[in-house]
Amino acid sequence: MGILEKISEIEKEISRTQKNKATEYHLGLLKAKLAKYRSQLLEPSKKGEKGEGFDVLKSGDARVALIGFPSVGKSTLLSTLTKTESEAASYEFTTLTCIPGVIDYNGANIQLLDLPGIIEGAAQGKGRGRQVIAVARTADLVLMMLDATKKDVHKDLLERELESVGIRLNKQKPNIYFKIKKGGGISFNSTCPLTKIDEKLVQLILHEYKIFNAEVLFREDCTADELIDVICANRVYLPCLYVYNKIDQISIEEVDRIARMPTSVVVSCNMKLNLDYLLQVLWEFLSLIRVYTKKPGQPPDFSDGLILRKGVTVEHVCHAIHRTLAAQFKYALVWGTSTKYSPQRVGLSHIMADEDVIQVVKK
Ligand SMILES: Nc1nc2c(ncn2[C@@H]2O[C@H](COP(=O)(O)OP(=O)(O)OP(=O)(O)O)[C@@H](O)[C@H]2O)c(=O)[nH]1
Ligand SMILES: [K+]
Ligand SMILES: [Mg+2]
Repeated sequence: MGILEKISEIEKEISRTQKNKATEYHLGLLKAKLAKYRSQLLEPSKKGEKGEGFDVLKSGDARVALIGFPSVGKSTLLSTLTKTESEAASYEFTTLTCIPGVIDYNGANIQLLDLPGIIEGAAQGKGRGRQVIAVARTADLVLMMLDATKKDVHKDLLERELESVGIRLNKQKPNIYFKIKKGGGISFNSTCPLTKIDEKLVQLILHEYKIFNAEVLFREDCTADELIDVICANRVYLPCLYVYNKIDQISIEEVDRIARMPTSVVVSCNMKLNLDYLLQVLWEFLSLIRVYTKKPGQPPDFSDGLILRKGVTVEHVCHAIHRTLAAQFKYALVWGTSTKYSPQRVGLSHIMADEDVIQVVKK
């Protein structure tokens, strides 16, 4: 039996057991066992039980991971925004596994993952940090939840934990072309003036990684750290939205101050404050768009839009409608903000915008 099973067995037994003088010792013992198993689960992970409770299948149009310190209100948010109930309580580490829920917004299914709280040292395996971070890497967005009543340093601590395991938040992938070669030494070029690094440092860094033959082209003024990220090639770049919860506990001036910070949203899960706005910003941050299809002589089908990413072309839309459609494509008519005229005749490379309507004409 795994630890999680043991925990749920004991929890069940506790809830079955009547509380009275006769069961006092029995209950006490059960609680002690429960605490023991819980702390075992939160110890740095041993092999074998690594992913227990974290292997949740990816589903829907996008995946959002809830990251935050214990008891900031992650589970409360999941239970509020989705049909899934995730236990919330005032003690830390109430949540021990990954609990998936689905947000239904603008016709899209957004998978929201409730996770155990993470603490300083999470990346080294404190708490269930490693497992949580492994899930965060698979997400399309990190929703970092913070307690508005606590100090702001929490945000930096969490960011550092994620940074230390190669997760880059709200950063673009450095624009450096890098290719390891079989021979020919190191060819170094740049398309812009470099102020933070020079050829010698690039050589030194590459040699440190035992790379002696490579092509390196800086297309922007990057730092040494950014070059290292590119060499390591295992970094993930994720958008991150900072959500400050429990604003029902702070002054209006403080709410105002936090709400003005970039990429931040203030909410109260308990009082259901500002959650609509949170979903609106989440949608924006996920870069999701809806495209509606239309058959000739019929109105557009607004009931069933296609959920796609910003930047998709008509060709992507064709693939989303049917596997073979792009091959039979003659032209498309598009109504909406991506075109100058409505409708406008466009080709496969035309880029779609949110709420565009498309009619594909086959050969
Ligand atoms: N005042 C206030 N309390 C809240 C709010 N949201 C959640 N809480 C409380 O904060 C406590 C922790 O909530 P949880 O949802 O269990 O927090 P969590 O982040 O999931 O905690 P762990 O799973 O232990 O990491 C509970 O007592 C909640 O009732 C809020 O908007 N305002
Ligand atoms: K909690
Ligand atoms: Mg929780």
